[in-house]
Amino acid sequence: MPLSTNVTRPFSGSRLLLKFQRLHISSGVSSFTRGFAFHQGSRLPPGFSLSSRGSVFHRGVAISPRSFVFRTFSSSGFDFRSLHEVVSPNDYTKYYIPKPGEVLDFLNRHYQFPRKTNNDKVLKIKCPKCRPKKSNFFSIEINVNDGTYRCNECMTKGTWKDYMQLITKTSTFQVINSTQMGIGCPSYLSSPEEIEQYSNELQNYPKVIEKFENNHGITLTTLLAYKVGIATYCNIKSNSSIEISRQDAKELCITFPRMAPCFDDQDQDNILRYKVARIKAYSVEDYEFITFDPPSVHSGLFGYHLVPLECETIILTGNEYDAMTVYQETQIPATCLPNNGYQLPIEILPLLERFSKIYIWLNDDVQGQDAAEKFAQKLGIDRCLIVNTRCNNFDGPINASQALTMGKNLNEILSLAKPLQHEQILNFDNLKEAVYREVINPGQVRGISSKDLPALTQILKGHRPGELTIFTGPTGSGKTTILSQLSLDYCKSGVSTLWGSFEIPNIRLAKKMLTQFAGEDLSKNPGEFMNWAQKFQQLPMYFLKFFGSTEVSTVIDAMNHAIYAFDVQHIIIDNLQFMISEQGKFTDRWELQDRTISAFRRFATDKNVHITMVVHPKKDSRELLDMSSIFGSAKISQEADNVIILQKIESEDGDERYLHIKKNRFDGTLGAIPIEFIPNSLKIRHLRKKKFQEVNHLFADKQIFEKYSSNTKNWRSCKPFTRTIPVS
Ligand SMILES: Nc1ncnc2c1ncn2[C@@H]1O[C@H](COP(=O)(O)OP(=O)(O)OP(=O)(O)O)[C@@H](O)[C@H]1O
Repeated sequence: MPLSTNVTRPFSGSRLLLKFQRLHISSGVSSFTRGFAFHQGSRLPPGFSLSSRGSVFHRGVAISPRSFVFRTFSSSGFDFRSLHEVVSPNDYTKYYIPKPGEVLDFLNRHYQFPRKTNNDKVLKIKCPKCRPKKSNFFSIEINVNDGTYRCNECMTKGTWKDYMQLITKTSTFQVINSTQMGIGCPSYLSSPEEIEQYSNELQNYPKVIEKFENNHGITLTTLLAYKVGIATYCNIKSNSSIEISRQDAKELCITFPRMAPCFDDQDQDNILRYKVARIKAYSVEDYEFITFDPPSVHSGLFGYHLVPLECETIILTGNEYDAMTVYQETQIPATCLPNNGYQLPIEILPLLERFSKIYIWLNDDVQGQDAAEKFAQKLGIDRCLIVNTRCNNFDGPINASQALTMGKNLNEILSLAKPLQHEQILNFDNLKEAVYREVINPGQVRGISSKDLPALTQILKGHRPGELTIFTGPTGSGKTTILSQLSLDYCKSGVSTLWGSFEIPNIRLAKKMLTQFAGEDLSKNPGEFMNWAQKFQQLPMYFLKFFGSTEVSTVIDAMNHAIYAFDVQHIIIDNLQFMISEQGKFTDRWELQDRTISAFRRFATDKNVHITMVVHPKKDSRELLDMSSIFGSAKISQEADNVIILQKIESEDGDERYLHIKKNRFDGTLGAIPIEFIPNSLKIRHLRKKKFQEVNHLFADKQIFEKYSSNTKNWRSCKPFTRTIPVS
């Protein structure tokens, strides 16, 4: 059958001639062997779908029923991405349903003020395509619940994500990671041939196999099915001694391959095969030490090769151990999150598109269940079921691995999985489990601790989602430096972070962060650069491409996208004044600032992310800053959950700085932390005892650290001066 057509790229507005060709892979070089031409007007073959960027999928996998792998090319040339990259990062799952209120909020923010219709669920809006011709014509009907739309004039129609992209033109390209900035290594650390051999090595390490059996109940058969292997990786410990040559700091690792579908043209049977797309390696000695190969490409899923093509159900667990346990016990294909931590990158979503039922089986604690709800939203709540391992038995197992070692029946636990509630109104019965989880996990409710500045955790009790922190201080006092360090600190604990640096270019910020990450000035030791860059690029750290004055709505769209695409939990805006400069010429500057703060405040609450916003003080003076020095009206201090001021005390012998926590809505504890700067690593730390004694008179004059100074015997265990005020 001649297959040739002129296929319209959905909603791009341009027509793209696509020719689907069979991919030929020989000696690592792609070439096309046989071509099909599609004639205008004909359709894609049954079962095929076309992604918004032109990739062809069959039931979510880039194949045809005859196991052909297709590629697209346009007049701009061939697209020779390797198979696992065929997945477009712009692809949203077709199952996605917006959250209640999301549609209306978006329309208002983009000045698409809708008109009511007789049907409560349907609103009328202007069509962006027809509008230039008929300026007042409300020709689009949009469903406020699921966001699907249709224009009665130009017949454009699509999903909610299509409409959003039509209006904002927001894309992944506004958010980049360190690899896209040229930091680190974009390709494999080991050769693909070496990687394929890792699984054969496992049987030479009976002690490792024994540990899996004895500690986790995972059998050799399961390990072999998942192609778990053994390999040596260099320098995966973050504290590997710098004196040892990097090549010598080898670590024996257990490898967990992420598999992606592929087609080998040499193979006459035309059978779909799977290849290792990425390796996750844990040190045999210490599971805390982990590396990925390649470091930053997110592709493939653990155990994906075990899913039969016709299978419509999959279990998504938090880690490899849980996935293997669940598969072993239930015989249902099980995979795990691709990264280290609660992230489900959009590159992975198309691999999950073919499933009509997805069990999400993460840890049954506050963070795990929050993540499960977030992923269900991302994957489409109608096809997801969330597993609660404890099954209301509150001293029950927290995850699948523990359930097996406690002798529980995993099939039974799975059968009690529940869908996520659609409704906004919940009764106490719905909330009971969540409340109990919070009661028995107080540490997780408090938030993530700072490892670099424990005193900050002592006062603020941790870094929590849903809060707005205002950070201020005199010009050039080190605000960006501290936030870079703190964000890195939380990011290392798995907090996916988005930086909006409107004042300094991303590359300079990333350089500062890399120096802090390495803990040394890499320009004095350039040989170390690549090692640190490779580790750095494995962190979930993203950057907004915007610089200087940027419309708040555009920033919010990009933040929304980053939350969907990269599961961002912490957003840093540096700084408010630069972001809104040159805007609102005819409106009051303070009013614009207030409106912006309100928008970010609402965003933090709605999306359950922590936003840290740098705000310049009203004027630079040598006096210590206070809440009233921040700027504008009292709005900012009302809206913020935390206010931190970087204070600078100038003296003839130099200056001293301390972090002043002026507001803490969580439990009201306020306090001050004297800090010192280490120029070599560009990091700050608590002021050391000896130094504190030397400069104590400066603080004593200001009556900041009375309690602190009276107890300097044992500096490390000494508490910073804090006081608690009642929370309003
Ligand atoms: N605590 C500190 N002591 C001395 N120097 C510091 C300290 N913190 C940062 N620096 C240095 O001061 C310079 C300015 O730092 P940074 O850009 O972080 O300040 P900032 O407050 O964000 O500046 P701006 O007000 O322009 O936004 C940098 O060169 C940095 O290395």
